[in-house]
Amino acid sequence: MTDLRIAVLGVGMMGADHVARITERTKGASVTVLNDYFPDKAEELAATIPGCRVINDPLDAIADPEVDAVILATPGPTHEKQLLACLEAGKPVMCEKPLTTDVSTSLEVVKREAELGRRLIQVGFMRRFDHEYEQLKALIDNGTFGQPLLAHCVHRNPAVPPGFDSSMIVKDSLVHEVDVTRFLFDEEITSVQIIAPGSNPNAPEGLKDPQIAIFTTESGRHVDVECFVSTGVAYEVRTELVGELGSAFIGLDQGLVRKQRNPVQSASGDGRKVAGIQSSDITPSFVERFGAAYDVEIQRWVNAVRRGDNVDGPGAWDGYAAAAVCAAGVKALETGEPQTVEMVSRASIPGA
Ligand SMILES: NC(=O)C1=CN([C@@H]2O[C@H](COP(=O)(O)OP(=O)(O)OC[C@H]3O[C@@H](n4cnc5c(N)ncnc54)[C@H](O)[C@@H]3O)[C@@H](O)[C@H]2O)C=CC1
Ligand SMILES: O=C1[C@@H](O)[C@H](O)[C@@H](O)[C@H](O)[C@H]1O
Repeated sequence: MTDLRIAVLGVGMMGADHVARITERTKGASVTVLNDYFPDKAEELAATIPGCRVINDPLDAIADPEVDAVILATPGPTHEKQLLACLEAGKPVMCEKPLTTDVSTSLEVVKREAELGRRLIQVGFMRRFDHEYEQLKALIDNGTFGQPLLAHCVHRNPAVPPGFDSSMIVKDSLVHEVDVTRFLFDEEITSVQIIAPGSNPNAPEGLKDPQIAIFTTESGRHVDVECFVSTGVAYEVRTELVGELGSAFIGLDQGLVRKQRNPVQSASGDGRKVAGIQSSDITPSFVERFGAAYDVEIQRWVNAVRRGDNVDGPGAWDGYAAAAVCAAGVKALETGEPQTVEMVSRASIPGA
């Protein structure tokens, strides 16, 4: 069987990472077309990949007859138009989160896919492919903890790009815990509250950071998340699940691990670490922390497309549900009050 011919749109941080993954590690797929808003960027990368060419218009890249499937690693606001073009062309697409940046356009995408009667859209919620999250999910599903009751999450970034505003903490970062909650508990989130304590003095001007989010699910489960994106320290993602029969923690190696710029020195200054505290290496970003998860995500997506299933993971509905929770989250951030998540029922869209 010949390789799946993939067009990657957007060759910034995530796009370039996916291109490297496909060319170096993914079986059964090749990157044959690149596109970026800055054509020189795409040309430079394409020159390093045998058989790869650049198409300057993203919609032409999607429609190209020699492209079998598409990866969207463009900024969120461009996703709607590019996703609709993929549906129009009947091309499977792996869309980096978010599906789109607002609820109405996400719903429109869900409806258009449902009308086609074929699932073509997968959304890049990569934590579902992370080994530790998979283990946590298995512990819930096999009843190890009895009833899962609640989860505590931490999501810290050392820094964010310029222009990252307070609502993006919700829509770009917290959105992963929204998906993790839906994935682990297998139910929708019905209300969101966000508290913004005093901001980090080192946060970019005007950024409400950190934020504490509280989700309530359909069955009344509770999830809280500390989302803090200007720590200056490390990329840290942790989840503790508490059930009626016990609890489990992921995202730490073992024991008490303190993340900081330099190892803690002993009082004697002899370079030994303080007893009881391990200093771990800084994980600079999601690329290192979730590298293996992205590999699994893309390989399974490629396999699914080659089999004709097109999707093996979160789909358009999951993207829409996340957008609905994030919209309530942004409102909650503005008002300080809990907000009900407004969503249509899945059953109201046959095929969704
Ligand atoms: N799953 C995950 O953990 C992560 C997902 N993301 C998502 O990946 C997407 C890309 O994010 P980054 O790579 O961090 O951004 P980036 O800014 O590094 O790269 C985006 C690229 O898209 C190009 N671009 C902009 N508009 C375009 C258009 N209309 N058509 C084609 N190319 C266009 C830009 O020139 C740039 O090269 C976003 O949706 C983001 O939310 C980002 C980081 C991690
Ligand atoms: O998706 C991602 C980024 O866009 C976002 O800015 C980070 O906070 C997340 O951890 C990362 O996974």
